[in-house]
Amino acid sequence: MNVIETFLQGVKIIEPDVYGDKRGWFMETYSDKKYKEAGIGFNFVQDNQSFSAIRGTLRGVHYQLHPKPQTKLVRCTRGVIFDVAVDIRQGSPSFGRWVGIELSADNKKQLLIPSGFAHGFITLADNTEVQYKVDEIYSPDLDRGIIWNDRTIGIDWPLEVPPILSEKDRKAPRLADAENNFIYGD
Ligand SMILES: Cc1cn([C@H]2C[C@H](O)[C@@H](COP(=O)(O)OP(=O)(O)O[C@H]3O[C@@H](C)C(=O)[C@@H](O)[C@H]3O)O2)c(=O)[nH]c1=O
Repeated sequence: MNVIETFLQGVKIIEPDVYGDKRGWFMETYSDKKYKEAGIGFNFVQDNQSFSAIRGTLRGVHYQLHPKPQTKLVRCTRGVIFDVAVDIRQGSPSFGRWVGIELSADNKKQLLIPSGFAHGFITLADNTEVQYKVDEIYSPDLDRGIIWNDRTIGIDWPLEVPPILSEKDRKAPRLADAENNFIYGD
């Protein structure tokens, strides 16, 4: 497997080894041993899956507060997404900066998003499925979001028309107003 660092500390792109043969292909989508050897040492405790029917559905930009922050290992198993991580660690030299990468069923890439980063994606095809592992269980009381089009972050979403959003995401605050207990260096 190939692990590619991004300019955001700890945000990594993972390219698993894919073994093709006349039947099709095989890959390990996660291996505790191999990922830990590659420096991805998290104790994942929950697997999530979401399905979005319409291209242009945007979920995000989400995070879970301390004391239950989540590291996420994201992949797309049907269709294609533009997946984004935003540094929200207060005092970080890259606070408010973002990285985005296309994840698709075809390219089989994964994005590792550590705690202290908010996460969101937009679907670039109808009927898109996303699966991700998290290292802390869901805590609705600590679930938070930032508005997708916050100008201070300036995510360059590949959008043709306004995105399809949940009610919750439509009403999300800007980064400057969002509750945030992540401190750089913690
Ligand atoms: C995230 C989550 C939601 N739910 C429930 C709550 C709600 O009734 C329903 C839909 O939840 P949401 O609207 O928050 O789903 P969604 O907008 O897909 O939220 C997800 O977005 C991506 C970008 C992430 O990074 C995830 O961590 C998560 O925040 O599922 C769980 O039971 N467990 C979970 O872990």
